[in-house]
Formats: sequence, structure tokens, C-alpha cells
Amino acid sequence: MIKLVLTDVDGTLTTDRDTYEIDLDAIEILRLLEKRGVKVGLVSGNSYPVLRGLYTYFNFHGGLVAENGCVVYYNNNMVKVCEEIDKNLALEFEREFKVRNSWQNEFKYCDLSFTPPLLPENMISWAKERNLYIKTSGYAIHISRSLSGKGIGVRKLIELHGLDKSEVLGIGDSNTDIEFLQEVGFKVVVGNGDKEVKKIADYITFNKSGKGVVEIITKLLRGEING
Ligand SMILES: O=C(O)COP(=O)(O)O
Ligand SMILES: [Mg+2]
Repeated sequence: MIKLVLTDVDGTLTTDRDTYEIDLDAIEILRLLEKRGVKVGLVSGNSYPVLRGLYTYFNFHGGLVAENGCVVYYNNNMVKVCEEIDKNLALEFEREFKVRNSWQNEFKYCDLSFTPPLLPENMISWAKERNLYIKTSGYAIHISRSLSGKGIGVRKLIELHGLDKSEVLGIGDSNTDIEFLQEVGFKVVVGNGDKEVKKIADYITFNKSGKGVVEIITKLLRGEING
């Protein structure tokens, strides 16, 4: 039985993959799910302060994973599970590829992000040479020292809940969600998600982003998903 639903934010809880506009129907149905006893948590590449704010005001209780797996928060405890990144790397990356530092980098410890979200081969080789994780979420390019991405934080959060992965349903949209979804029992990808992450999905929604969340949570509430 599913006891925890973890959801990505950008591209998943938004109305589409090219906007920051939160889909309010998705938030409403996730709140209803919590009323029925299933906790909801956030798993994202965003910084801890941004996610903690969203989490508080969404009124979710399943905890959160920030910075693509590096920061975990549950029940008033915040833990960093990755090695900190040297912020000079941001300057080097910015100069080398003429990208823009995210305004959130100032508030980050382990994972740095840059725009535009395009990831050419030479960036991948740059990261490989330095043994760094590099991926694009469709919103930003992310670099960190943790090669396991969102997976390490998700594993920790599930452990803090004392749950088995079979009791967790995860929803995502991009290739940065591959490591996340590998850690949960039931993997959902929204209809407009990346091709590669769709390959590991147990369920691909017919609808895009937030309306895809509404679709899968409706099924869960109806008892149509057996984790
Ligand atoms: O931080 C990003 O680039 C995207 O965030 P996400 O992990 O919630 O999609
Ligand atoms: Mg996303």
C-alpha cells in the first residue's frame, strides 16, 4: 500500500515544463491525499529555502529533498547528505560556457544550477573530467559532487519515514528524476516528460505536468494503484 507520495516540483507541479506557475489543482488533490492518510513530500533541484517555503505553504508533511538529493528535511530535522561543492567551480563553469548562475546558487551547498538548460557534449566532458554529476532538468543545468543525484536524498528520506520503497510512489518529469524514481516502488512520469525517464516509468500520464499529477492521484484515491 502506498503511504508516501514524493513529487518533483518544476515541470511536475507546474502547469507545463516551461513555466514556474504552480498547478493549483495538483496542490489541492495532494492535500486531499494527505487528509486520507498518505503523506506528500517534495523532491527537487531547487534550494532548501525555496523548497521549505513551498512545503510549508502547501501544508505537506512528508518531508523534502532539496538540491537534487543533497539536502533532506523531515520532522524538523535538516540533514546534508552530500559533499559540499567549491563555489569557484561555478565561476569556472560560467566563464567556460557563458552560462548564467542561478539566483539560488547563493543559498546552495552541494548542487549548483545554471541557465539556459541546454547540455551540449562539451559540458558533459568537462564534468566527466572533474568527476562531477551533470544533468539538465529542462529548467537548469545542475552540477554536483554527488553522482547519485536525487537518489541519495530520496533513500535517506524514505529511511527517516521507516518505510519500504514499495510503499512510496514518485512523480517526475525530467532526466534528473531517474535516480529519484529508481528509489521508489511506483514510478510515475508526466506525459510531457523526457524520453529517457519515461523508459523506467510504471505509469506515464496522459496529461502534462500538474494535470498529470491530478490524473495519477485520482487513480490512487480510487484504489486503482497497487504499489
Ligand atoms: O531546479 C531545477 O532545475 C528544476 O527543479 P525540479 O527538480 O523541481 O524539476
Ligand atoms: Mg522537474
